[in-house]
Amino acid sequence: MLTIEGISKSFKSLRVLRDVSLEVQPGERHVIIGPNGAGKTTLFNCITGSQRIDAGRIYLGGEEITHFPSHRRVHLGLARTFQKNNLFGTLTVEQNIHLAVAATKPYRSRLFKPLSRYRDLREETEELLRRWKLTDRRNIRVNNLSYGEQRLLELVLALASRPRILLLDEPTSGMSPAETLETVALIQNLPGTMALLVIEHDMEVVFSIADRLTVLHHGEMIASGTPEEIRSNEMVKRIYFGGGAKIGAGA
Ligand SMILES: Nc1ncnc2c1ncn2[C@@H]1O[C@H](COP(=O)(O)OP(=O)(O)OP(=O)(O)O)[C@@H](O)[C@H]1O
Repeated sequence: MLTIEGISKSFKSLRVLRDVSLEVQPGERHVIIGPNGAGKTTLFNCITGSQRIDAGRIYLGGEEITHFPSHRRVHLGLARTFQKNNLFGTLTVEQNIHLAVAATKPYRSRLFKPLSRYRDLREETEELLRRWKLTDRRNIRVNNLSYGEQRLLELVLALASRPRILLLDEPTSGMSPAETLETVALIQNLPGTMALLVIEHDMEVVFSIADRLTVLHHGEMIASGTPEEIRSNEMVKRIYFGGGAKIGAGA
């Protein structure tokens, strides 16, 4: 679904990514872990096209997208969420979803016709509201939602484009334990055909969702494998978890 071959990225003299390669299979749940500043968000920015890479190649579903602008990558099935919310706070839940659905349609630029007049937009908005149990929250202004609800809504908006691969940047950061559980359940309930690439710090969450893990350290990929392989990887334990640390729930 996604192949990254030897990508590097620097900000002036600061080398943030060095020769990073990874593959995400269709439907795979792939989690990236690594200390603060390891380059995880920069890697996401390079994959989505919001930052240019200095070297390497990126393929989406077998097609090379290295130099594609972000919107072309979205149309090929790539979607993402951010560490910080990207919502319209003064609009309602329903209006935010409506706009996200409209953004995926070719007729979105015909501004003289109200969006509410497009039946397919209304139906897809209803489906998302129903599917993600937001029907009774539809008329609430986003600014009045709790932080956790806002983050969940952002995840729902990312689903509006029906992505084949979804990138989630720290989906549970700042959430209460209950909101974290809800988010993990939502992630686990995403369609099995949708691949996920997730940046996450909470090890309970990591090991609840990951089929595969990649560890970044100072911009380099130091390990990639199944959760079991990463748990028992001596270099990961030494570099990332500080020696004899146990990795993840039940390790
Ligand atoms: N636009 C930028 N200009 C200059 N330096 C940047 C820029 N974006 C990121 N960096 C630097 O690149 C390094 C990696 O940052 P990045 O946000 O990718 O790390 P991260 O692994 O996502 O960290 P965290 O877990 O704290 O979110 C950091 O040293 C950061 O300060």
